Amino acid sequence: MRTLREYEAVARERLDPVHYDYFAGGAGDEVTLRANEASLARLALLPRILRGGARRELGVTLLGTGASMPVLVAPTAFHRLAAPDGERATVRAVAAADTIMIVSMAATVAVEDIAAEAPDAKLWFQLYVQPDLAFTEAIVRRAEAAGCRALVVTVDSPALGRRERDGRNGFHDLPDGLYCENLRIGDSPGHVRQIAMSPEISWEHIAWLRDVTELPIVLKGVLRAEDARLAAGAGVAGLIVSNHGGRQLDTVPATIDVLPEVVDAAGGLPVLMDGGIRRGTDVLKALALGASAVAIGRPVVWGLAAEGEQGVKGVLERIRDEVDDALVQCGCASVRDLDRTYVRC
Ligand SMILES: Cc1cc2nc3c(=O)[nH]c(=O)nc-3n(C[C@H](O)[C@H](O)[C@H](O)COP(=O)(O)O)c2cc1C
Ligand SMILES: CCCCCCC(=O)C(=O)O
Repeated sequence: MRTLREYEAVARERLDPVHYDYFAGGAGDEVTLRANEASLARLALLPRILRGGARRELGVTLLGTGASMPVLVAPTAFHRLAAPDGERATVRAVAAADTIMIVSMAATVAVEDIAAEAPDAKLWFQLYVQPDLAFTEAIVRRAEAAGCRALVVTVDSPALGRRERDGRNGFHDLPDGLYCENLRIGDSPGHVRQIAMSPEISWEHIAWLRDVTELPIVLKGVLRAEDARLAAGAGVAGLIVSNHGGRQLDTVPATIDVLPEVVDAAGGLPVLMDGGIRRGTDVLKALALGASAVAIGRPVVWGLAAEGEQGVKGVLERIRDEVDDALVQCGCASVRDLDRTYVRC
């Protein structure tokens, strides 16, 4: 397979159609799901010429964590629906690629087991703050003890998005034998339906979290400048411009379209972006518009479903290669050379 899209085609053949729909689908009419890719494709890159330089530097450092390329693995739930060893296969591939895996709170392998599978892996942990703060704190402690280096708090989910494919398919829970292992308490297994996506979560919870943990806090799901300003004032360490891959509120803008205004309002905080990144050229566009790095969600799942660990490695190496190629074609020696002049809207 030569492109990230080719992995999706193979994954689709291998997955149970109900699970394919869960991974691929968006909310409502899937307007935002389509817009993420379409808006990236509409932007043009403007290369420089005659710049010299034989090698490119792709590495970035984010909140003190180095990554060999500006492409992270976004948190996605339920990897064991895609491959028997699920997140264990993913983390082995991510460690080999030397990038950062943001472990989903809804992972089907426990964060401790993910960390043990690849002791060199660089892990951040994604959290849905739960109204039960003692339960939330217990999950944070597990992530800390497993060696996660940042807490990515998803803030775009006051309620679950209207996933109509899942409704039609009757997909509301994991099959027998699969659990949300980060929700396990003692001997009681963790169930998806335990995850509260609560409209009660507020800035006060972010302040509470800052008291509870020393880990840097990254807010995932920021789409507006005023929220970026509030986040900077609330002492968070970074932001992810994200619309949850079009799975939450349908018809919100494509992430690339709001990235510049969020970057401008973020007061120098690192701003990452996800949503629709499928090509190295997409990565360059996001970096040029001010992202410190991007994250990919579905392509990792497609790699996992297509070829397990090798598939995730394939996805990560292909996008690395495309980023390198796009940089050389743009006349850049480093991802740091990119700025807004490289993109024509
Ligand atoms: C199948 C699937 C599961 C996801 N699970 C989570 C999750 O557990 N937590 C979270 O914050 N975001 C989750 N997301 C959103 C991703 O982190 C990310 O924002 C999105 O996938 C990026 O878009 P892309 O898939 O086009 O790359 C999920 C997305 C998908 C497709
Ligand atoms: C079926 C509910 C799963 C919620 C957690 C995973 C997630 O965020 C997603 O987008 O799916």
